[in-house]
Amino acid sequence: MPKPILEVRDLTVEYDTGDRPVVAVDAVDLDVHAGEFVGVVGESGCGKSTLLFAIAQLLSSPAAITGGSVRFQGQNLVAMSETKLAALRWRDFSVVMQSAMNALNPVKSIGGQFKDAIMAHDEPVTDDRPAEVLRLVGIDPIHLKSYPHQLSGGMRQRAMIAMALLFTPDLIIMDEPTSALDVVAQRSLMVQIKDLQQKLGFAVVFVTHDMSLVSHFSDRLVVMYAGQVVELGATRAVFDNPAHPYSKGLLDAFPSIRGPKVPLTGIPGSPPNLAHPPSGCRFHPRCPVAFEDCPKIEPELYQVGSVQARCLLHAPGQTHAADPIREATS
Ligand SMILES: Nc1ncnc2c1ncn2[C@@H]1O[C@H](COP(=O)(O)OP(=O)(O)OP(=O)(O)O)[C@@H](O)[C@H]1O
Repeated sequence: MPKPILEVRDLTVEYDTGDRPVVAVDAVDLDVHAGEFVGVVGESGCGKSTLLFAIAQLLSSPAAITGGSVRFQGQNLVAMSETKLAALRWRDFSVVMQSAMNALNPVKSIGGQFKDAIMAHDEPVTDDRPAEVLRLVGIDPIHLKSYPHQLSGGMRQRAMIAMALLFTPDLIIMDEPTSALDVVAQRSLMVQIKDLQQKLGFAVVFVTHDMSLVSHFSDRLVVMYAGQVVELGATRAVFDNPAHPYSKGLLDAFPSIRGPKVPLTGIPGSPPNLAHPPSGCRFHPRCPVAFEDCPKIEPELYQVGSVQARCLLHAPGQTHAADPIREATS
């Protein structure tokens, strides 16, 4: 298998709150290969956005990377100067955030903003590239003259994606790019992102808390809970047979569009305060299949078939029921 284009190792991010630090990302490892679509899921407050900002080196105080590395195409972004990072951003990797309204400059036309991004790089692009990328995302190039407020929410998100494509980067990092849109616009934008990804071959790291979105669009899934990766594997494998009780809970909290009608159960309680995470397995206070070791022993990521899961039920030598996750929660 070729080397990943993105290798995140032991990445740790803390928010300095003046009291105990909030460890929002705790020793995360993640590989992303060329052309892959990786979905990052988890409830609000599990560290998904912080992880993305840390990968893109866009964290600001009080958050800081306190350990680990982010190697992109072999270079460690964590140790890189702001000048070098600015040269890589947009050209080699770009970032699309939740709300284009906040990311776009309200007093500059879309074309003006594209021009600024082009001017900031040495990379030559053709004069008609701004029009070309707008067409790619289904917007008439006439809107290069438009200001952000003149576009609908969906068009603004598309314009942001067009900007992210100006230099055809190898990686696009997306933090809930469709969350501000209605369901229909959300779906059509996702289809468009997937089409573009397949056509142009860039990799995507995509954060969402919508399991149904990732089920249709991502190749691989990262499930985060309380700052840690708790399950990692091919999307299909995780959906068909979740190895972590948290993943199972997330899946049970979302309606299946095509599957049989089953009552939605959800997960009682909420994620912990990351200044004081629970001992042992962080999910144990909410876990329907917790047993006596769970508050005492911190699980590692164990190999479970083709996926990895941070659950003691899968620790080598564990003698609990063969498939307790399925039995106890279904
Ligand atoms: N400025 C801050 N100071 C202290 N803690 C913070 C700050 N910002 C975020 N946190 C904490 O960091 C943790 C991770 O937050 P983050 O926004 O990355 O989660 P998330 O999974 O992306 O949530 P959402 O889906 O709501 O965006 C949370 O526990 C949050 O309380």
